[in-house]
Amino acid sequence: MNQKIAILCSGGDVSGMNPALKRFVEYAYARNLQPYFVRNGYEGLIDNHIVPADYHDVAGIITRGGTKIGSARSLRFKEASYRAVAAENLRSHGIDRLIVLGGDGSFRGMERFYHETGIAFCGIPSTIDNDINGTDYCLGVDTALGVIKDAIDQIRDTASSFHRAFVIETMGRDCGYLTLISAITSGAELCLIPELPVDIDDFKGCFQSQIAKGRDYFIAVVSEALDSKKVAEWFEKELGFESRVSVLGHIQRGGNPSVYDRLMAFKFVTYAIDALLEGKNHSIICYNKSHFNFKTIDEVALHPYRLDEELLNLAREQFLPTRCQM
Ligand SMILES: Nc1ncnc2c1ncn2[C@@H]1O[C@H](COP(=O)(O)OP(=O)(O)OP(=O)(O)O)[C@@H](O)[C@H]1O
Ligand SMILES: O=P(O)(O)OC[C@H]1O[C@](O)(CO)[C@@H](O)[C@@H]1O
Repeated sequence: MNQKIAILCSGGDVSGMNPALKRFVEYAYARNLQPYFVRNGYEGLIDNHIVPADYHDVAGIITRGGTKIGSARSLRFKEASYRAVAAENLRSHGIDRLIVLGGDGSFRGMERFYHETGIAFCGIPSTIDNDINGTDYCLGVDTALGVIKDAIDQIRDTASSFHRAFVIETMGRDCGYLTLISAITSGAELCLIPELPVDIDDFKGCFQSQIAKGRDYFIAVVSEALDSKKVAEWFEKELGFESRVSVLGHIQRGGNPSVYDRLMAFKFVTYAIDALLEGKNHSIICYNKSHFNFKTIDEVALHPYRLDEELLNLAREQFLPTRCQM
């Protein structure tokens, strides 16, 4: 066994990274490769935190969120001189193939690295934001949605008991995916995302009519890109509802990985290793309409992610003020 392969996690961690690490070690050995871990993303590449990995390193981690090998955002990796140090470190271990679990920023960094150094990589889209162009699904999204669902279901208990309006702020940066799916699947009255701009005042008449008919609490799910505090103030001022803002925050990044994320981690890693062994040197493994495929960095990162048009149409159907059920 003289060929070597490494894995690292970069950018925001997701539940699903640990199942991916487990599969990585097991499948690397199955393919007669020596697996290595790089600790703490690109920081670890630069600081030579690169260690051989064994079965016992991944025993029992399939149930855990986060990533056992750490992740990071690295300012230094954006500089060519540090990337040269990183390449030297990998070469000193005899490693010329790398799997990167991360977002589009991480892949763009890797693409530069590949062109400068010839070190091959395969990127596995991993971000709870689900905002990577070219793939329908990113590792960790399913678990994050489950965490949000549980949180909103529990907030509903207190919202209904206290007859309050709850404004629940979800992550996703500028992408409304987590917010929209959560609003639909938790039966929210209001969903505010950047992709579907609305004037909240246009809901006033409809919500007043609902209140007149007996509605005595509200659930609003709002993207972190928007101002959830303002929405809560609107419920107080315009509808006379006592309101609370609940920022779900980083709980959305953690938790026991869902069955779906575990399975997808297994498949992503398997096909990524296969691809590297077949000579695909700088690709991102994507998942579209139930099929895996490999894309270039330009296909993935040149254009911003756009919410699926079908999903947006469903959102328009349910969450535009003109569709509000009196
Ligand atoms: N243009 C670039 N050149 C070199 N390295 C880059 C570049 N863009 C990003 N990186 C590297 O990738 C790391 C991760 O990128 P970023 O912080 O954008 O997260 P991400 O991979 O997009 O994940 P997330 O969606 O979780 O934020 C950066 O900290 C940096 O080290
Ligand atoms: O943990 P950090 O670095 O504050 O980043 C938070 C951001 O990371 C994400 O969790 C994942 O990219 C975003 O949803 C959020 O805006």
